[in-house]
Amino acid sequence: MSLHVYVRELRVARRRLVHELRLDIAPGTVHTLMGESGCGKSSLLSAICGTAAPPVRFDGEVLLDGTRLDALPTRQRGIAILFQDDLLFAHMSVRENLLFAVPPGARAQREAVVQQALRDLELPGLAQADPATLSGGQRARVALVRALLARPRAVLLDEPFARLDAGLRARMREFVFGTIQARGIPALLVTHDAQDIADPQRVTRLASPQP
Ligand SMILES: Nc1ncnc2c1ncn2[C@@H]1O[C@H](COP(=O)(O)OP(=O)(O)OP(=O)(O)O)[C@@H](O)[C@H]1O
Repeated sequence: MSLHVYVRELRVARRRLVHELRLDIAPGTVHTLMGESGCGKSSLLSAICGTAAPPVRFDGEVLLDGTRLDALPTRQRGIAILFQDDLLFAHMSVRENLLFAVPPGARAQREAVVQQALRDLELPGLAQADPATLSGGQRARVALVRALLARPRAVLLDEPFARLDAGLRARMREFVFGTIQARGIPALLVTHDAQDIADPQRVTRLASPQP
């Protein structure tokens, strides 16, 4: 899958945030989106996955492997979006949260995918834990892996590593980038941390917001 985004204009109410921008993200690569706070990074991700609502207004095109998606509702786009403060289902254990995201199939196979994910998360013994008892960093890890388990066709990541300490951050980065590459899906990553840049050739900086 390759993701192509053309932004003719992205506005919030009367304010123009992004104008004449093109992003071409090849299969299995991570493109980094940077820029000052308030320049429109999160709004652009919402527009790409279809969750943007007034006063945010997107005029442009979103294509996956050449197919226009921008007129489709969010669910039909197959694009996963992960926000920094993504919530887990409070009434489900960590294991159930993960299982919920695994596409339909044989139960034993789905369980095996979840068990592997728990190992990848470095959260041994927390399968039955209530999300409310996890630390912010642990919750961020579960949400990150849950987004990938849903087998999306493209992934949008909004500061996914921000809550993690330096060592874990490096390992999660490696895991996420490795998964994206192995699955051949395009990813767009918003970050304020230059260390998160997967490839210096694939970075877009949005213009600073107008006062
Ligand atoms: N639903 C909304 N209603 C009103 N204003 C909004 C809405 N969504 C975004 N904005 C405004 O649009 C501008 C861009 O917001 P956005 O969250 O996209 O910026 P950002 O670049 O992701 O910032 P940050 O790095 O701080 O997360 C901000 O001024 C924000 O206040």
